Amino acid sequence: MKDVSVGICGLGTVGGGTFNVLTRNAALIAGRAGCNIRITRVASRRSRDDLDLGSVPFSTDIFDVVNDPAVDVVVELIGGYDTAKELVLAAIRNGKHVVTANKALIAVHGNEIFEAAEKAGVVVAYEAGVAGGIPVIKAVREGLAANRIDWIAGIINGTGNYILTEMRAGREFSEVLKEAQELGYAEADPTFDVEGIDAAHKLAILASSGFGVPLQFEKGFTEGISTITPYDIAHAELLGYRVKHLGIARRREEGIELRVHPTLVPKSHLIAQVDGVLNAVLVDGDAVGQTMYYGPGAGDEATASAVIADIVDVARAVSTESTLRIPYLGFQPNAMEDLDVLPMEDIHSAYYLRIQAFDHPGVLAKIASILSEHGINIESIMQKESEFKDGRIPVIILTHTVQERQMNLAIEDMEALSDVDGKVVRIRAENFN
Ligand SMILES: NC(=O)C1=CN([C@@H]2O[C@H](COP(=O)(O)OP(=O)(O)OC[C@H]3O[C@@H](n4cnc5c(N)ncnc54)[C@H](O)[C@@H]3O)[C@@H](O)[C@H]2O)C=CC1
Ligand SMILES: N[C@@H](CC=O)C(=O)O
Ligand code: NA
Repeated sequence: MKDVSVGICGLGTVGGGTFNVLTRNAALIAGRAGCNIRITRVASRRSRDDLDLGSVPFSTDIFDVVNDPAVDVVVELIGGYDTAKELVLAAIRNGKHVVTANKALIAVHGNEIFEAAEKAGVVVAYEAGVAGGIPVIKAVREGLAANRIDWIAGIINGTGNYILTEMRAGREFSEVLKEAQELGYAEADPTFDVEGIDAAHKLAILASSGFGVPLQFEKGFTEGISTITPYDIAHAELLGYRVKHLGIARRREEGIELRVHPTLVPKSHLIAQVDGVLNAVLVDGDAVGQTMYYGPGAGDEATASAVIADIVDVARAVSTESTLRIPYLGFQPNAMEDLDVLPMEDIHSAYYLRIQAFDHPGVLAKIASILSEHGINIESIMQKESEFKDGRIPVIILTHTVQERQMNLAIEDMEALSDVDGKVVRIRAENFN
């Protein structure tokens, strides 16, 4: 097999990690790939003093990589939507294979990119884009190929999980976010991490490769962790639950659920034990049952591990007829289904509710009666001593599973009570049974 020549675009956290691991483990990787994988070009806005590029040509123009006839594989590690799309489409037009860690690009422009790649007969691989170093795309597209996948749920943003973990230990949100940025975990715009956009990108990709539906990122529901308070984290713990930021995709007859939001999970569940920058993805297949994939969701060399695994796959695939390669989203184009994303009101979930009630006689009865009118059963209820001097008392309720539509109506009715102050805090809860 002939050597494969790689051009890296973007020499930041992941680009630097990829350069270092490919250089350090070159012989071992060649042994696996069946050929040498050589970095023959690098481009980024700035070079890095801490990387020894040796004789590899460096330029500040990433399009130099795409236009270099000697480059077989363009590794896109610049991030973002627009320039990255232009770069990847130009690479495809020039007949180059593409490896990317950019989930934003795939979630938003993936349908168009895969169509162009299919016409050109090139591979576009994106393992590093979903749950960083965890080979979860490989698991879903290949390892679980026998299964009808019914749902996928996971902690798929390392920064958010790092923040929630440290908040549980009493640290401040903003201080921990700064630390995650310094460690290279956060996106260029960290609101993508804390508001759930990054997780929603990854979830859209997981859902499409698990269910065989086109990418539909823009139709998903996204709620971040910026409104989660230490108070709710502590009270969820008292109820036996942990607050995790989950992406949940479920396949139903009438469509798919696609939602990212903070979620209470039982403390005894494996996923509740996943802390710090670690990610975990649970996949439910009809034949295998539940499997879970766990590991680092971000970081330089952890992410490089997935980038390089994709380069090795490309090296192996170049000698394979393009129609015999693993399809971009795991299903052959004619086997894809056009299932739509369902509105949030149609999902079913249990709920943690925190209601700031005034300490009036009968207030608990009124709240219980509203829940009952909407067919909502209470699993447990806690009425806390007030920390406020004005007579408000927090009422904390965990409900059984109910349709979100009913819960919205019940919350509306509770907020309309003169005995209830402000907005009801609601966090969804899952047991994964
Ligand atoms: N940091 C992490 O742990 C992970 C990051 N990713 C993804 O990998 C990609 C890269 O992320 P990081 O390495 O963290 O970002 P980064 O900001 O550390 O690195 C990006 C590099 O690309 C360069 N760059 C950006 N636009 C450019 C342009 N137009 N021309 C020339 N150079 C340009 C920047 O100067 C920078 O050196 C992103 O898509 C990110 O979402 C995926 C998994 C994990
Ligand atoms: N910002 C992302 C990086 C990996 O995808 C995260 O924190 O998970
Ligand atoms: Na991955």
